[in-house]
Amino acid sequence: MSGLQNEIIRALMVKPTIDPAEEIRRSINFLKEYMKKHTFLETFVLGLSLGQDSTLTGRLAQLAVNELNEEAGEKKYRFIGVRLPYGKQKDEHDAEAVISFIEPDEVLTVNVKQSVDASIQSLKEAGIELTDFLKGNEKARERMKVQFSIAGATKGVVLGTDHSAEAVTGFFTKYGDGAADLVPIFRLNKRQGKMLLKELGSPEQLYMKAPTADLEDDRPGLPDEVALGITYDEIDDYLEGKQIKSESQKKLEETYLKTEHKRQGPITVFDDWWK
Ligand SMILES: NC(=O)c1ccc[n+]([C@@H]2O[C@H](COP(=O)([O-])OP(=O)(O)OC[C@H]3O[C@@H](n4cnc5c(N)ncnc54)[C@H](O)[C@@H]3O)[C@@H](O)[C@H]2O)c1
Ligand SMILES: Nc1ncnc2c1ncn2[C@@H]1O[C@H](COP(=O)(O)O)[C@@H](O)[C@H]1O
Ligand SMILES: O=P(O)(O)OP(=O)(O)O
Ligand SMILES: [Mg+2]
Repeated sequence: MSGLQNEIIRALMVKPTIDPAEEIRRSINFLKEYMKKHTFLETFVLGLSLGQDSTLTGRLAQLAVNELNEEAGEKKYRFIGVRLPYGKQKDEHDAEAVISFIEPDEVLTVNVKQSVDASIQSLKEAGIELTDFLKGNEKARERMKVQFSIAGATKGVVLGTDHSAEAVTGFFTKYGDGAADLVPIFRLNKRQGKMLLKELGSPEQLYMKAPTADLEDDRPGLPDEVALGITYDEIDDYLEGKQIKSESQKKLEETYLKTEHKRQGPITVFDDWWK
């Protein structure tokens, strides 16, 4: 294993093998402990895209809330799942299965189309034309803004779904889906996330679903693997310390180094990681 591979695995905290039940317990305990330590908090807020990661994070959050309420002997805590379509979502047909699996205390729907389109128009009037790709980032940031507003209004915290197979390529919108208060599945790669979903009794259709950021109007449901030019199997193998094809390793490591700014906080005069 190269020095950089070792460094990446350590930075992203990936274990080569996991016990899914143990990792489920670890995430749930983390969520519970955080709420118990910050007694004014009452809700977990999470965007439900109908993809693998938010389905897993949502179920973990709901299980944590169920245990917290049981232990408190009152219904103090709630999990709020937020549907945030831009118009009509391509995979809307999966909504029922996702909601039945998570069993969220509450589901809110905020269509982000009007706000995103208004923002695009205001930028246009100021002389800034966004490409379809950049508009995608606008959608992700609008979704995050809505989640923080709901958290603010409900004494909540926003959950993020960043995990190590996504963090390694910086495949998230900076201060969009990359922004969150708690990130309970960070340390897992993509196949480990699937293992947790399976252990939790998720229908197969939900954990076998092709990962997509689904941000572009022109290419709805574009698989992440097509956008990235590398498969999650390869990313997962790499993060488990295995040897992958040399061209994939090169691409992955170049992308990792190029996106370091997305895994760091805002850069100050005291930072030197970028030098
Ligand atoms: N269909 C899709 O799959 C789809 C569509 C849109 C975006 N995405 C994904 O979402 C992610 C977001 O895209 P992105 O990374 O282009 O946009 P981003 O907004 O997340 O990050 C770019 C911004 O980061 C800052 N930045 C860039 N380089 C920097 C550096 N060296 N140091 C400090 N700050 C720097 C700048 O503000 C820049 O505008 C990507 O991974 C992209 O693939 C996917
Ligand atoms: N359409 C969506 N509705 C609600 N929440 C969404 C939507 N799209 C994305 N999200 C949230 O962002 C993260 C990251 O999504 P990626 O597919 O990994 O880009 C997702 O887990 C949701 O919480
Ligand atoms: O973040 P999600 O839930 O949209 O999962 P995926 O990345 O698999 O689309
Ligand atoms: Mg997705």
